[in-house]
Amino acid sequence: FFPLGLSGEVKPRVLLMGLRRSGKSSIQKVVFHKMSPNETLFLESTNKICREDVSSSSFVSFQIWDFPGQIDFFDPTFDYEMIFRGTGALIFVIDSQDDYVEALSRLHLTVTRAYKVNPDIHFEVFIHKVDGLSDDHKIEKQGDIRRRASDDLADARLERIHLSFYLTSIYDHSIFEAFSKVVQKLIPQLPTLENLLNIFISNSGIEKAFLFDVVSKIYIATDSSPVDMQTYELCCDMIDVVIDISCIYGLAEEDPAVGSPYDKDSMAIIRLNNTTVVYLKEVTKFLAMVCFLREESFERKGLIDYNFHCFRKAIQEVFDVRVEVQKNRKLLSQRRRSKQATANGVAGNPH
Ligand SMILES: Nc1nc2c(ncn2[C@@H]2O[C@H](COP(=O)(O)OP(=O)(O)OP(=O)(O)O)[C@@H](O)[C@H]2O)c(=O)[nH]1
Repeated sequence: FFPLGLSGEVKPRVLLMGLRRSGKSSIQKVVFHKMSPNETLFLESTNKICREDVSSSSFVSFQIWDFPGQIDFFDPTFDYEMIFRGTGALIFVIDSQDDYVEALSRLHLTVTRAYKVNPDIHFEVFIHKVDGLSDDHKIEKQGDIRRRASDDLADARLERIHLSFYLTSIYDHSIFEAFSKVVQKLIPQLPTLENLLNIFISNSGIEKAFLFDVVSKIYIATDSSPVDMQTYELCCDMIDVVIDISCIYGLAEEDPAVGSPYDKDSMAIIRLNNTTVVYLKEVTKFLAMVCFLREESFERKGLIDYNFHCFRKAIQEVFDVRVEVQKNRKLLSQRRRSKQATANGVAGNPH
């Protein structure tokens, strides 16, 4: 269900929908444009659909469509069928600081219409702006929204539609974590990546490992042990430190515009005061591995580095297969197009 781009590349489409001022544009700016959350206060209302390609890494590659809140996208002149047909994930943003009755009915309408067109869409509900709420209040709101949304679906006999819920805010890491989970569902190689990470950590005495897209700080895969928010935040902070230090001290003196602050030599080791070591290493131009391990396991750094070398090679192979598949798809569609053109030519010819 992924549309092919002009280059023949597979680009899943991610739609950002929700009522006006729910925070859609802010989410996109903070996650993909490094805008600081405070600056979003001055964002203008979106008046038309904004399409943007996010292809910062070899694995994270999709098109994000930001919808203006006030648009009536069930207007007959608006081709929603075409839009939903090529959609991988639909993120519906609900402002948790506002009354959400209207948002819920809009969510129901959107989800049911979209499901009819394309039952393969992943429906993701961001209960957003939770920064103003206490922990108890957050859980309570999430429970209430989840209950009402499922009741609405049950009333319409559409229980089979699965909605995933996330508590998000642009003022902390929750929005990055939620986006990571959404994006992961769109990566067909995810089970392979997880498997490789599992093998890597179990053979290296590592407790937890993440594969990060460095630019967006979305983690595209992790091993199968559970993720806690603090660990994820530490990884994000570490990436920031590495990139900042490299920007200041790591660029070529003669011409800092040449080269990137992140390259194949990028790596960092941070020793925390609780006998944990955090180790970051470059995997590809866009990806980094960040892992957590005990100080005593880090004594076998040689072994870890060797295993990492094998891991990196395996990732490269996964990537090569993907490139090969895309090349074949491109060839196939070119062939189909030229066949069609020939057929049309024959049809138009009276001989
Ligand atoms: N407290 C808080 N405010 C937020 C958060 N995210 C966005 N906002 C604020 O919400 C307001 C609306 O954000 P926008 O991103 O413009 O909302 P939108 O959904 O794109 O709005 P339209 O373009 O009108 O559809 C802005 O003032 C943001 O600063 C959040 O996580 N917490």
